[in-house]
Amino acid sequence: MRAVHFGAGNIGRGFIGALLTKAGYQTTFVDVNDALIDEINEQGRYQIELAGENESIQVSNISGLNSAKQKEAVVDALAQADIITTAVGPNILSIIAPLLAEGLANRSTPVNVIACENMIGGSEQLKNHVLEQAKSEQKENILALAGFPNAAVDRIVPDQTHDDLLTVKVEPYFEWVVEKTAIKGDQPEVEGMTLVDDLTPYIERKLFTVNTGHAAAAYLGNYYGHETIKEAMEDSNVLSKMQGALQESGAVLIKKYGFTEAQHQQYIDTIIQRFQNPDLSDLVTRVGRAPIRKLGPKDRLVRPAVEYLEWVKETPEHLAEVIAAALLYKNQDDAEAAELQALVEKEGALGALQQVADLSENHPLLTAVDEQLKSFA
Ligand SMILES: NC(=O)c1ccc[n+]([C@@H]2O[C@H](COP(=O)([O-])OP(=O)(O)OC[C@H]3O[C@@H](n4cnc5c(N)ncnc54)[C@H](O)[C@@H]3O)[C@@H](O)[C@H]2O)c1
Ligand SMILES: O=P(O)(O)OC[C@@H](O)[C@@H](O)[C@H](O)[C@H](O)CO
Repeated sequence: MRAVHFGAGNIGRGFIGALLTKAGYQTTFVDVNDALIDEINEQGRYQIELAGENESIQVSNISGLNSAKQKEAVVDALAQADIITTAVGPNILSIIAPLLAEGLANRSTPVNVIACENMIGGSEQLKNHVLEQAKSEQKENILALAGFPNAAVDRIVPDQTHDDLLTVKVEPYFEWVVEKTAIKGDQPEVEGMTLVDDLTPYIERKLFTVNTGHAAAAYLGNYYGHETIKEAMEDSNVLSKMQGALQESGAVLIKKYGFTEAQHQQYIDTIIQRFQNPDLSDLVTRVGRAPIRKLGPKDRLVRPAVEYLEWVKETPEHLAEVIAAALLYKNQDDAEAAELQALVEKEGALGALQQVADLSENHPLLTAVDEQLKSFA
């Protein structure tokens, strides 16, 4: 069995690649990072360390291709793959789409393409990019043979600091949930992948709890001078503000999906313990990366805040505070953070938020964020 996985980065090596290999796939990593691809081909294996546990996992049966330099080989690999996965970041999906279109157009058997990105409807969005960029004669085959099941992916994999390029340290916890109804052909059998009929409660619970909490820890942590998520969690002020944001996003999730309060609180408590893992050093700059994406209308801050106004009919003060902290986030090494600050300079913080979050001019969330911005001043 063959797998093609786009993105040999943290989650690609630290999670998806490992599960695919364990399930018996020969995994081809596709990336644009030459050094990573060369090392994968040279070593043919790598090691995963489990944070806080004296255990490591060997991943072998792997190879690598550079998608910028070995397009034909990537297209061939896609045409022959039994499963295709991605973990490249939401903004890269449109970039890998033409290669996918070509590879999928050359197939004669069904295959599933699973985008393992932190976003709602990631595989569906990838499918749209593929169809938009496919030649007209390619579309029929793609539509007939390629399934694009959406997925929720959860495992904290920080940026790596080992001497060798491939070793990756991850938290022991993981969850990979995939939408069963969108699968074409045989269901993939991957231990650790859970197939469900309706992905929505899973992806919303994950994105609006794990990632909402993480973003709160990153932006508030950064504002109060912390470098890592663990440090931010040791600051009782940041911790209690984050808990407030999670109570707000949780109130919406409970109303929408019928989780009990006790169940949801247990989910939140587990996540906070994961953030506090003493053996995991995760920088606020990684977790806060790409703040324009994170302030998007369907993402982890604005969507639960807007839904709190709609479902609970109260002001989401804590989520608004995190949004305000995100608007104040400065990091010249992060292209989106620099772009956001340039927009804030030009339009003001609320004007910038209105644009990136696609809010109407008089949206009550703008007033709530304005109040919080004043408290930061
Ligand atoms: N790290 C985590 O804790 C975590 C957990 C769950 C989900 N995710 C999601 O996984 C995705 C990847 O995150 P990450 O943390 O692994 O990031 P990362 O930066 O470590 O990895 C991304 C990889 O994609 C590669 N890439 C960039 N452009 C490419 C292209 N055109 N073709 C092929 N490869 C390309 C990069 O070179 C890099 O190796 C994101 O959507 C993220 O939200 C991350
Ligand atoms: O990957 P992002 O930029 O969407 O979000 C940063 C982190 O919150 C994220 O990578 C988490 O570590 C991950 O989602 C945990 O499952």
